[in-house]
Amino acid sequence: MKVCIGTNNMAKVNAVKNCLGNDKHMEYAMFNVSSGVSDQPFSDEETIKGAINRAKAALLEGEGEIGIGLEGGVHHTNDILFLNNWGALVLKDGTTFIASGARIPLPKEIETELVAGKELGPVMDEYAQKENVRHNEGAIGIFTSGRINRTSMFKHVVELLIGQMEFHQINK
Ligand SMILES: O=P(O)(O)OP(=O)(O)OP(=O)(O)OC[C@H]1O[C@@H](n2cnc3c(O)ncnc32)[C@H](O)[C@@H]1O
Ligand SMILES: [Mg+2]
Repeated sequence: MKVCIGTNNMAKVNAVKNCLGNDKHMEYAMFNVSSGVSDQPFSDEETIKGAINRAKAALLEGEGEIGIGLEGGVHHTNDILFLNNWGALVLKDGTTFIASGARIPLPKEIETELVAGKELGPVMDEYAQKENVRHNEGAIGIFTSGRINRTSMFKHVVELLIGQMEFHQINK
């Protein structure tokens, strides 16, 4: 089965591979496709759209059986800025599944930077005094002391996507 992934971000790619495994029937192809939304999505709606756009574009480019898009964003609820993450899985016939990841509040100092127009990736590097947080543990890893990292969080999202696809295939 050829799985087309709409990113080269290793935290995301590893999440897909950790979920689906590496046996000889699995083939992965990565495509640096556009999300079609802003670099820093600021709502669930925009983040979902980014995930779906990535999945569709990757499937189109890779001509596989499954397209997967994973997108990170933030949104305000109850005056708190939450980290949100969404995934989309698209089949060749256009059937689309979506699922979200765990969400946690971001500190006010991070919120201030994002509201001023900065992207979370560089803001997290500055905050943690590290390089490439977004390709590694992610903001969720930093703010949960490493208990959940960006890969394990997105792996859960991919499990939710694959599980919905399996349910659909069994019940259609
Ligand atoms: O190469 P792509 O797939 O685009 O990966 P990305 O790290 O840019 O991830 P997204 O576009 O999905 O995320 C949107 C923005 O939020 C940042 N971001 C999202 N989640 C993050 C996290 O857990 N840690 C650090 N930055 C994060 C990211 O760097 C972008 O600036
Ligand atoms: Mg990005």
